[in-house]
Amino acid sequence: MRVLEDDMFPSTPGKLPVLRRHLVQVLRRLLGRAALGAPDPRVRCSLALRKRGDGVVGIDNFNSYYDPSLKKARRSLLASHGVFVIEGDINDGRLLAKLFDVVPFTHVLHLAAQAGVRYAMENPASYVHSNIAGLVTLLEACKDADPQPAIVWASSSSVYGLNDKVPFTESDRTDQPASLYAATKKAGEEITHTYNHIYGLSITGLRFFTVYGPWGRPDMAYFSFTRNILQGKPITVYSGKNRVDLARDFTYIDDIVKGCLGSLDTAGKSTGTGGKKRGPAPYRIFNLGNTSPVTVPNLVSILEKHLRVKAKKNVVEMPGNGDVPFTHANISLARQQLGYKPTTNLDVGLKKFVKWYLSYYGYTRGSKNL
Ligand SMILES: NC(=O)c1ccc[n+]([C@@H]2O[C@H](COP(=O)([O-])OP(=O)(O)OC[C@H]3O[C@@H](n4cnc5c(N)ncnc54)[C@H](O)[C@@H]3O)[C@@H](O)[C@H]2O)c1
Ligand SMILES: O=C(O)[C@H]1O[C@H](OP(=O)(O)OP(=O)(O)OC[C@H]2O[C@@H](n3ccc(=O)[nH]c3=O)[C@H](O)[C@@H]2O)[C@H](O)[C@@H](O)[C@H]1O
Repeated sequence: MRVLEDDMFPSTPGKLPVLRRHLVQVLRRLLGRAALGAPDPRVRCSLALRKRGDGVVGIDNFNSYYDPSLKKARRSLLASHGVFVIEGDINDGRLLAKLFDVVPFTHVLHLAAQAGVRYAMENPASYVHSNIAGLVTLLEACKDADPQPAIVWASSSSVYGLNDKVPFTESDRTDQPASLYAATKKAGEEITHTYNHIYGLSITGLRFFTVYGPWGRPDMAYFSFTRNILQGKPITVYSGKNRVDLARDFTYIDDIVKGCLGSLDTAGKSTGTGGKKRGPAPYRIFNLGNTSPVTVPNLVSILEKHLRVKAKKNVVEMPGNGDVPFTHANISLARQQLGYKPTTNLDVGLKKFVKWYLSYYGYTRGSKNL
């Protein structure tokens, strides 16, 4: 959806075209309180914010890291609930500046990124483009905006890297990343700290732990395993050294959404104007996990149960591709300060995912395709 074209936004106020005035009116009407983000934490956060009356505008470049038709379907869903998603890149500083010029965003929920741990070995530049350069461009736009928005953004559990002290606590060391993805998220934490320190931007970084659920990411294990199991294809299950099972603190999307909304609601204001800091602003980092790790073979068993199909498994030793053996979040800080309390276990969450998957991809139980 190309809602915002360059020529709609001339910098000379005297030349303000009717289209721009119209857009301002529409956006202002929609946006009592606005959050700029990309759509799956994205879709669910946007819908939850709309439901309670907040205005939301999204931006996404709809890149082809995975099937863009899924991204476009999410956009249609959002549009039907009054959420605009602009097609654009967060590296486009002019677009961002014009957007901030039109809309007095109070909050930015920044979820756009090159995600995926293992793909970083195939396409390292995409991580630098979105997670470093794109982040800086976005922060520049936020710093120059009037009013300056408060920023809540997605870091990652991967910043704990080779840390083996469990559960992972925010104060643990994060200087041993195991993948370039993790390194870019860690860099994001340092970069956002700088913008907080120099320009007074209110910053909240959320370390998500392996998020799953309906409308999720096709490259992730729970999603690609489901696809392969249904198509009768084998799945590759990584194991640690000496065949020790890998484990993840899988976290259901609705719990993550509650953590994001809790962060937006408690973010505190940015304090800068005109690119200058006028006082101290909050800088916070929280784990958003489930606090109950499950092994990958267990994940597969739960999927088999809900799909009612047996998986063909190849177990291979973790090939040194950026994976870490386990993750486990300590969520005490988020519980205290955000009221964050995850309530969905992997069994219940995967049941909901499977229901969505079968419906979205047109499977019917009892028919030839299942
Ligand atoms: N899903 C997880 O398990 C998980 C865990 C930890 C952190 N995160 C983080 O949460 C956020 C959301 O993750 P997700 O799983 O929904 O991933 P996702 O890939 O589905 O969403 C990211 C979106 O950002 C868009 N995007 C990428 N680069 C962009 C750019 N330069 N400009 C504009 N749009 C761009 C993509 O098109 C995509 O739609 C990401 O920041 C990710 O790193 C996710
Ligand atoms: O919390 C995060 O910070 C990260 O979460 C997610 O990474 P991961 O925890 O690696 O999720 P995911 O790929 O689903 O693999 C899950 C498990 O299945 C194993 N796995 C994976 C693929 C496969 O073919 N076989 C396999 O055994 C694999 O070894 C692992 O043990 C996000 O993708 C990432 O963007 C990042 O943000």
